[in-house]
Amino acid sequence: NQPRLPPGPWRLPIIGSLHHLFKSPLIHRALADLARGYNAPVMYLQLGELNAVVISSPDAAREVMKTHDVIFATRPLSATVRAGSMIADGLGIAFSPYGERWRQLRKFSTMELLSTKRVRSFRPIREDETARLVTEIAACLPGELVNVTVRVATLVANSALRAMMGEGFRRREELLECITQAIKIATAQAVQRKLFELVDHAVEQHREHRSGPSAIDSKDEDMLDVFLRIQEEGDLGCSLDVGDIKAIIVDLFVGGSEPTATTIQWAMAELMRNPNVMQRAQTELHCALQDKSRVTEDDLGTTDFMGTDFRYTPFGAGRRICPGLAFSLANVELVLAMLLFHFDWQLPPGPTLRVPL
Ligand code: HEM
Repeated sequence: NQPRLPPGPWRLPIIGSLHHLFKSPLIHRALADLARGYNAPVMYLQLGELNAVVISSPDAAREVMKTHDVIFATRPLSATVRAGSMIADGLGIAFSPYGERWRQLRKFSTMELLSTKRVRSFRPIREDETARLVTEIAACLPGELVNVTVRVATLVANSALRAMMGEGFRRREELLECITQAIKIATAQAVQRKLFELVDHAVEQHREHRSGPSAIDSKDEDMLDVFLRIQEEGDLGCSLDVGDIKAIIVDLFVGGSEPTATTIQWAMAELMRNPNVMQRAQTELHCALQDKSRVTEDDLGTTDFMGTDFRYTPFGAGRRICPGLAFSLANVELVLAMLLFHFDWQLPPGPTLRVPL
């Protein structure tokens, strides 16, 4: 009565296929090599006590993310996520099981927090943060080493923090440090507890501000303001307590900042490794901008990553497709365009490519 499993690499007792994943320092490359080697667009891996199936062809991806989307629409809950959700009293969006509650939270996030209109309202924040980055790099001496990884991660975290909590959050530095830790060591309960305590503090600070004399114009609202307004108005059609708010904010912060920063860092690393491609991109930018001295969002042409072309699904596809697509693209495109428009980049001499991206 053994289940018929898809093909996959040979397995050792207890660890199963885990040892195959260490053949490349980059896990996605190890997975791609294995799938190619076993000619397995649907491949079975045993990761310790977990069973995993890896999908590596556009047709198989369509089966999973479109045809049988509902079956795969609930993410498994690891012990780490379960521990975190106890601290937040809620599962947020990414880990809510597929069902009515997830649908409500998802609708709220796409219509209120991450809608095109809201993303547009954060434009001054993006342009301000990117201009600051350019000024800082311009102040470096010619030929001085610039740590793109760190600078980009800082810019993305600052932009996200300003969009979510506005300008006046008093424990800003503490929160940024805590998010960095949470991304690196998501398993540490103490870090998670601290993160949720800081978000709690931000909620309280926003509540105080909202009960003050000066009304907040809806176009100046940050995401926490939106949460609190909707909670007060009771318009969502479902309950939204502080636990939910904390879980969703942490979801958006931790789940949103890291992939956005990583995308920019990878793009810059690949461009520096391929100077001809970088030069072509720069020429395109200079032609498009001609007499302008700086890039604004109006100057960027858009690409559709909406999850309909299964050869390329950076944001996933189907019901669980990334709701932060517009929010992150706005950052990725502007930062890349500014970095390429204003500066020429090259890798420092010597072995450099083991950068912890
Ligand atoms: C370049 C940056 C980003 C990339 C590449 C990315 C990629 C993804 C992917 C692949 C998924 C899973 C989709 C699926 O299961 O089909 C996802 C889900 C998610 N992303 Fe993103 N993301 C990015 C930025 C963001 C940002 C900025 C936010 C929020 C501000 C965000 C919020 C979320 C959330 C909440 C989910 C879970 C959605 C659900 O389960 O319903 N992401 N993202």
